[in-house]
Amino acid sequence: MIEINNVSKSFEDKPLFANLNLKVEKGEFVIFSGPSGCGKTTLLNMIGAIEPIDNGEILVDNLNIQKRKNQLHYFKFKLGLLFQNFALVENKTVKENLNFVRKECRSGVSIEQALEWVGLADKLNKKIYTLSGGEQQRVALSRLMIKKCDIILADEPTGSLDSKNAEVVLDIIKQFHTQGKTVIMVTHDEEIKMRGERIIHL
Ligand SMILES: Nc1ncnc2c1ncn2[C@@H]1O[C@H](COP(=O)(O)OP(=O)(O)OP(=O)(O)O)[C@@H](O)[C@H]1O
Repeated sequence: MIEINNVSKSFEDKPLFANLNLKVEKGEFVIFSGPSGCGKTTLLNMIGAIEPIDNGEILVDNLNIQKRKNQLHYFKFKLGLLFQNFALVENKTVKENLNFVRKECRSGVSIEQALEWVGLADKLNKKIYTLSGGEQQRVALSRLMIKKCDIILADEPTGSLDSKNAEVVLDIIKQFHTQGKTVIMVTHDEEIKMRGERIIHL
């Protein structure tokens, strides 16, 4: 379970969140929604321990993830991140990108199995820049199959994709949820919002 307890956050003295309280149960599929600038990405990044908080605490399975001593375990074994820009190394191959997942962080799913699952088995030795946007996001998803993680934080993962590719990506995210992973997704898209189990308006 993810618990956000009395969290406050400001940028340059401008308050963004004041005493925010929120719970996300294990295995939930939650959407963060709200107008541009309301703090969706910031909140996602605070849950990902990428963005520091000013006050309060964020607990994941009762561990305070703002504490440095808890972060290594969190990053290695619990957290999976998915971004709009895919976060892959463009001039490396698919295989090389997936090999970056460190041995001790691996779930037991092989690179080949993960690529098969996202329908990209034939792209193993292709450089990332030769793939379409939809294919690149599927590589990023296959990386989350290979890496141990039970929480997926996805920031506009279909934001740069056409509707056909977006559909394929959303279907894979849905499968992660079906497998029991907790998914939190930021989206502006009214139709995509309905894919989640719960919409949290910020
Ligand atoms: N590193 C930063 N330094 C200063 N201000 C920041 C920083 N990061 C975010 N902000 C500000 O915090 C506010 C919330 O930003 P955030 O990106 O979280 O919003 P958002 O709801 O995800 O927006 P969008 O829907 O447009 O992506 C914005 O006003 C933004 O300018």
